[in-house]
Amino acid sequence: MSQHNTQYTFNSKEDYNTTLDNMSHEFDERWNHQIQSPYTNLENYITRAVLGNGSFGTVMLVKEKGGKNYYAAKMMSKEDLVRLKQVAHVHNEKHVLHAARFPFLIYLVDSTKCFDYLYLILPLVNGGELFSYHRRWVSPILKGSQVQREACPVLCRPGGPCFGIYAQDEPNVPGSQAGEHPARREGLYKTHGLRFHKAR
Ligand SMILES: Nc1ncnc2c1ncn2[C@@H]1O[C@H](COP(=O)(O)OP(=O)(O)OP(=O)(O)O)[C@@H](O)[C@H]1O
Repeated sequence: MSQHNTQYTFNSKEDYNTTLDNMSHEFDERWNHQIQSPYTNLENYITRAVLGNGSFGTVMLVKEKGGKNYYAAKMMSKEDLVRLKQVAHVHNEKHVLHAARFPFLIYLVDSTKCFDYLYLILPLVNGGELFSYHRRWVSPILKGSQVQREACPVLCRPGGPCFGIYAQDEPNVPGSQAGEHPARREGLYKTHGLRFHKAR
């Protein structure tokens, strides 16, 4: 199991730059010391339920055998990854998750494999999906609101910061006649009914 008990906290008595420098240094160390996943399958865990399905496999709720902790085990079929040419993509995913440690960011707790599957063991996030939350609660509230009317032109201005800020739907974006709105000129993605400002 990888080292996963490092918990970072920001406290007002410490200089943030020092904290960030330490985090960056430790990130680099982990990045340069990748660990090969052992062929232990999920033998150290008890599978309890299915949490969801991703593009390459199932994510399961697992409990560690030697303790009381629950995790999400992302199981990916090696055959599918090769067939869909996603080997490098998953390698990068594992690489980044292994190196990352930051409040609110998930990281790699452990990784294992068997003949057919790769398993990434991740912290369990049981608050639901951000996308569903956004669609159900945030979008209807912001639709046509003052926040949207005023924030969109500012944040989506040409050459302005690209925060991946979304605009609800084009007719509700102020000044959105064809070709007029800066957000439109910079390119909007339509994803699942939402439009995302295209990051550059
Ligand atoms: N750490 C987690 N804690 C709780 N549930 C999770 C966790 N990770 C994934 N899930 C659940 O499993 C589902 C599939 O996740 P997964 O990351 O495989 O999907 P994905 O976004 O399609 O990614 P990929 O394209 O890499 O397969 C998610 O939609 C979510 O419901």
